[in-house]
Amino acid sequence: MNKRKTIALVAHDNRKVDLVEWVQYNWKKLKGHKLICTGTTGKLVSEAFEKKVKATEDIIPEIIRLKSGPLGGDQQLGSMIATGEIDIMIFLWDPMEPQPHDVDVKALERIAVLYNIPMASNRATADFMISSELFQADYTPALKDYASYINRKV
Ligand SMILES: O=C(CO)COP(=O)(O)O
Repeated sequence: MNKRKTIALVAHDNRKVDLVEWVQYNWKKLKGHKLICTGTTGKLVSEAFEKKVKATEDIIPEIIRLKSGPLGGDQQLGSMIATGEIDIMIFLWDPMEPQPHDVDVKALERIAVLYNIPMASNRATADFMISSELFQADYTPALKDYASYINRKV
């Protein structure tokens, strides 16, 4: 992944305030990257940037909004991870409430682990991640070799 990263930002409803606060706090570090969000999260992230940018006349970063999570947005993100289009994911999921699309949430987390995508599930990890020198550097995550699986006898 390059210095300019493609960063997925996603939050469940009970974690959206946390994510918006985090974006507002870190907007200067985020503004040079490309942001991909699930639908409702993306709306809030865009609004958070608009507020910050209005005060400084800075430019809003590229923010792409996918479908809302329960309507397929998590699956869209998982597909983008599988095709190498996402570098980092901040996914503040809710540990206290079951989601109608729990299977999609699990699938998204699984695919992020499979492709060795740096993934923060809570705000403290997101803080550590954005403070890492790797956040602004070129970095190639090591991928496991699945050749023996792909070429297995079936
Ligand atoms: O449900 C989500 C992640 O699983 C997030 O979706 P929204 O950003 O559309 O609320």
